[in-house]
Amino acid sequence: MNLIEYADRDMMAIDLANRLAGELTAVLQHQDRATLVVPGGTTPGAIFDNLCDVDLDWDRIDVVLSDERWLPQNHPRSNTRLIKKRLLTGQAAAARLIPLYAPMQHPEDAIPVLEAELSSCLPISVALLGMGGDMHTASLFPRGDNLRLALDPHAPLLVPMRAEGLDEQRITLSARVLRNALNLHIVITGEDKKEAVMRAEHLSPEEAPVKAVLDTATIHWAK
Ligand SMILES: O=C1O[C@H](COP(=O)(O)O)[C@@H](O)[C@H](O)[C@H]1O
Repeated sequence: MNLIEYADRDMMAIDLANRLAGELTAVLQHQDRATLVVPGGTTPGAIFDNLCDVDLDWDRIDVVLSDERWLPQNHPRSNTRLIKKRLLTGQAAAARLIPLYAPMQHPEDAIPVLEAELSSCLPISVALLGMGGDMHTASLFPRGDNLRLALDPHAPLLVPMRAEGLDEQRITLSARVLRNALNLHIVITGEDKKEAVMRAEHLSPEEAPVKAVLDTATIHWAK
């Protein structure tokens, strides 16, 4: 496993933001546009705070969430709300947000429209993912109702997901789309998540969905 350990969370946020920016710059040297995938949740905020002020051609960058909670974009648990507040600000306000949410009752209702926009942004240039203590990444949850479809090598781009214990319906990029990223990173913090990612190496993607991307990803960890 390609695991990088940092002295502390602040150092990780600075180094990782610089690394993502460097990879985006390299892609923009030979492509008109680049696609940056980012996670929601509680871990990436400090990385976004550093990345949003990096000098980049942000107007040539499309930003996509790895997954979304099916909630209005101003809801406190919305991942879109998080990235609007912490990433798409400062210099990065010039980036284009590719939505993973539409105000419809179920993700299934919106998938054709959302996929139409997303498809023009693939393959992903740079993906940053998070991971939960249960070894989910994006919204690929163990025992998720559509996990098998989301892990399929011929999966659609987007998959709706529900799982016991989740507060809301989800939508997620499929493992196929994530695995095809030109640069793939996972950011985790705390001893429990380090143990979890080590455990995932010896489990199947059905048991530990993060396993579906572990062999192609660089893992970034700080206590
Ligand atoms: O629900 C989610 O969880 C994961 C991990 O979040 P964290 O709060 O443990 O950092 C996140 O990567 C994903 O995007 C989010 O929707």
